[in-house]
Amino acid sequence: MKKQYLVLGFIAVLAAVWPFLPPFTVTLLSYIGLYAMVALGLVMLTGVGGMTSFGQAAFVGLGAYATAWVCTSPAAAQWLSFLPAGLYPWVGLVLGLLVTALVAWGLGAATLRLSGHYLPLGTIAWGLSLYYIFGNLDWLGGFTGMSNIPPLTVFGLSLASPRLLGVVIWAVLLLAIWALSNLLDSREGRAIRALKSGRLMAESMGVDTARQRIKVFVLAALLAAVSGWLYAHMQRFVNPTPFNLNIGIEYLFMAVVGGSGYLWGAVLGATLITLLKEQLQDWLPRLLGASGNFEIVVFGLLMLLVLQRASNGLWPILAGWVNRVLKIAPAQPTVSAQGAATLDQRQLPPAGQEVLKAENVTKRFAGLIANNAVHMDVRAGEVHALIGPNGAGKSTFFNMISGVDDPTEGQVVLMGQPMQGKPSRAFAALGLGRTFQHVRLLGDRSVLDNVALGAHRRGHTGWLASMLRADRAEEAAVLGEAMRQIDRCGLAAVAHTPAGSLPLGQQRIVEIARALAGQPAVLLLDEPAAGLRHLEKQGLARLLTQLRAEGLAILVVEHDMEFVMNLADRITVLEFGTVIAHGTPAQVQADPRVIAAYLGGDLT
Ligand SMILES: Nc1ncnc2c1ncn2[C@@H]1O[C@H](COP(=O)(O)OP(=O)(O)OP(=O)(O)O)[C@@H](O)[C@H]1O
Repeated sequence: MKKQYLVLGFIAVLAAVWPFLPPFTVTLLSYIGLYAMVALGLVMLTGVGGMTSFGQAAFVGLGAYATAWVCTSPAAAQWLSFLPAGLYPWVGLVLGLLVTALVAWGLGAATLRLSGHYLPLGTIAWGLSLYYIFGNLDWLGGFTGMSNIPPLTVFGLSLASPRLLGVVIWAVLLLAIWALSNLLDSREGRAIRALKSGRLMAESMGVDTARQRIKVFVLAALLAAVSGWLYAHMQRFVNPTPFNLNIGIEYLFMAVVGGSGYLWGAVLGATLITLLKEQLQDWLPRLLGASGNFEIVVFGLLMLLVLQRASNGLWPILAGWVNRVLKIAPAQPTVSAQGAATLDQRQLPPAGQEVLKAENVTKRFAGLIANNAVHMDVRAGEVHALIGPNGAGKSTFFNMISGVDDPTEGQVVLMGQPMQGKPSRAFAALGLGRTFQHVRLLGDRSVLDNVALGAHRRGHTGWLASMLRADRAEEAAVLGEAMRQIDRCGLAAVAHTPAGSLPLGQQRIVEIARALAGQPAVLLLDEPAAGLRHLEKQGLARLLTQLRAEGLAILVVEHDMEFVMNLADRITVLEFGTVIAHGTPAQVQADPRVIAAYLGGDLT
């Protein structure tokens, strides 16, 4: 059985029972739908994109207040007098979305730069501020709120009946889930997922992480605003209470309890928390003999329990159980290696041409000189190795030539262009592919998905087209290209395996395949042989020899001397940040300074 049938079955059952549900259940389900919409945004933001927000309730408030103001204020009625009153809620929606997008963009630009605890703290600050703004503005009704909000009308049909409005709420929610699941299943979706593993890796794959983060943030805020808009027309009344920080925290509970990495986790979490809250509000005062918000205490304990026992939320547990019972096999994309030609192609420079050059590169950390006037170049069709004892400055140099850091003096030139001040993604765009000393893969995603991220820059389809599934031809080409590189690196047997479950040595090869999917002109490999067994090292050496023959420029930072001496055409040796030798393996091995630097270590 396929997963899609299960979703269609769920929709069919919901539609079939909807007309017969008691009014109270309809209202409850409508609330669940509204909350799930906000939690859906949090899944994208927190679970997928790795950014925590406590302030989503404030965006719900923006959506609700915008339409409340348009529909009830005399000033708005005067400006909109040329429109039939039935259209006011739609003007309210447009205004709500615009204001939310603007506010979210501004707040995002200010707070998304913050790392660690500062981002959640920033979201608390804006959650509080927007709540007090709603409550303190007289023209928004202050803390008393605004009433007499009209019901929605669609083509003259009034949605005053909660049963009809509930249909709209669930239709919007299901549509949002469909669009977001399409987005996540695309090139842009991979870029969003990559945000979670930190900026360094994603930028090196050509992803503009600042832009992606802000887009996800605005998207989550817009989902909250739509929920607020529907909420206002359902309640027909708004005041600041449902948009305060407590509710913002509840939305986060929903996403985390349901499963913050899963779109359907938002629906599950919203359902569980809403039902639980309803029951607890009934039972706890009776049990404790006093009234109060005791359910918050229970939620707190529940959150601790979920984080302890099911840190990915309840959705994966439920889905795993359903998959087992109904024998649903995990979906695997069908991939053909055709179509890769439709992606951007790079003309490799002729053999011998200088591709990457460091000129007089010096890097100082306070008093310490990590790199001292380093000169080196890498040419098309050669393997150049950079070696040196621990602490010699290899990683620092690697960071400089890959755009992670800027030299204090000197410059890096890539494909003839000076790169001072440019981010890693600019290096990727010019043809630099790289791997990492500490492997940086998305462990729970398949090898195929990880390698496909490497081809990110070679496609162009944006968010909207991806949401509408208009990206299928390009996506097939990206996956085809990823599969080609996987094959080439000898990883075909594990293409659909989660990358994190592979041995470290194989994960290093996945990183090489990912770099190759970007069709680089120069490949920087940071200790590629570390953790590889003897046969795997031989396989890697064969692959690099083949890539060299194809005209790639390869720079290897490596501690394994046997591997380096057998493979490299030229070797540069660093000690205390300074180049102490340069030449062929034979020349370097015979150099007394190199032998001294390695304190008699075996260089053969
Ligand atoms: N961000 C930093 N701030 C201060 N000092 C640093 C920083 N990064 C590196 N260093 C120092 O610069 C020197 C070179 O370090 P680097 O990591 O580049 O050496 P390496 O050759 O890569 O070592 P290894 O082979 O152990 O990885 C070391 O003394 C290190 O402590």
